[in-house]
Amino acid sequence: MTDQPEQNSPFPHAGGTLDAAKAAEQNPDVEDKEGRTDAESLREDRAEEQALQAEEAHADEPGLGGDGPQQQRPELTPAERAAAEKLFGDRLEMAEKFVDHLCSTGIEHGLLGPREVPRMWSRHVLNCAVLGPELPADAEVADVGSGAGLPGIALAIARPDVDVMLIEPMERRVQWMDTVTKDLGLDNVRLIRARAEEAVDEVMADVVTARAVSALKKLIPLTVPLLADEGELMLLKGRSAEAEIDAASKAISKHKLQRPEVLQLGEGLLEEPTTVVRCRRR
Ligand SMILES: C[S@@+](CC[C@H](N)C(=O)[O-])C[C@H]1O[C@@H](n2cnc3c(N)ncnc32)[C@H](O)[C@@H]1O
Repeated sequence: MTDQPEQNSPFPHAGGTLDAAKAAEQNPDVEDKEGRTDAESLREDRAEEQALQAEEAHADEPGLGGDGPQQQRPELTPAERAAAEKLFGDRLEMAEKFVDHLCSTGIEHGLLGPREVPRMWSRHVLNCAVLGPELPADAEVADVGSGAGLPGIALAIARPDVDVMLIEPMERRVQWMDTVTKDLGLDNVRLIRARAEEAVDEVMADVVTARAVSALKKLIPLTVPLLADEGELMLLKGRSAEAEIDAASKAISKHKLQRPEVLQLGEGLLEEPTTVVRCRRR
C-alpha cells in the first residue's frame, strides 16, 4: 500500500469458506456470475488471502521506510494552506498533527512509502478531505480498508459532526490508527478490526468510503451491504474510474444500484482534483 492511491489492492476478497473450497474442488468448471469458474475464483481468493497475510507479516519490517532519518511534515504551499484552512477550519492544527504521524510513524510502519512525504498534504490528506463538504450533516460514515486513516481520519477531522467507522482487518494498522486518533483527541471515530464482509451486522452507514482497496467490481459487493437504505457509496478512484464502472456492470445491476456518477472534487481548490465514484441504490 505504498505509492499509488489509485492502485488496486490485491487482497480485497472475502477468501473462500471451507464449503466454497469443497464445492470448487468438486465442481471446478462451474462458472460464477462474473464468468469465473469456481476453481478460478477459489485460486483468486487464496492468492488474495496469501497477499493479505504476507503484507501483515512484513508490514513493520525495517526497510519499508523505517531505516532512514525521521521524516518531517512538509510545509504547506500557499495554495495548499488555503485549501487546508477551508477544509479543516479550526481543526487545521489537528490535521497538521495527523500529517506529522503519517510522515513519521506512518512511514516507519510501512503504511505509506517515504516518497509520499513531500506530497502528504496534496496527494493524501487534502485529496481525501475534499470529500468532507459532500457528506450529509451528522452522517454515519464507514471507511472500508482505512489503512493509515485515509480517507477516514481526514474526514473525521474535517467534519466533527459526522461519526466515522474505520474498518480495517490488519491489526498493526488498527493499532496505529488507535494511537493516532487518541493522540489527536479525535472522538468521532470508531475502530472496527474486520474485513468489510465481517462487519455487515454492525454497520449501517449513510456513506461508505474507500480508497485504494480494490477495483469497483469487487468493491461494490464489499461495500453495498454496509449501506443504509438511502445511503451512498463515495469511492475515491483515479483515472480508471470510467473503465472500472464498465467492468463492474454486473455488480452494479446485481446490487440494484443506479448508474454511478463520476465526480471531480476540489476543482479550483486542489492542483489535481479528486475523482470520486458515487453510487446510490435504484
Ligand atoms: C492499499 S491499502 C489503502 C489504505 C488507505 N485506504 C489509503 O488509501 O491509504 C488497502 C487497505 O485495505 C484493507 N483491506 C483489504 N481487503 C479488505 C476488506 N475485505 N475489508 C476491509 N479492508 C480491507 C487492507 O488491509 C489495507 O489496509
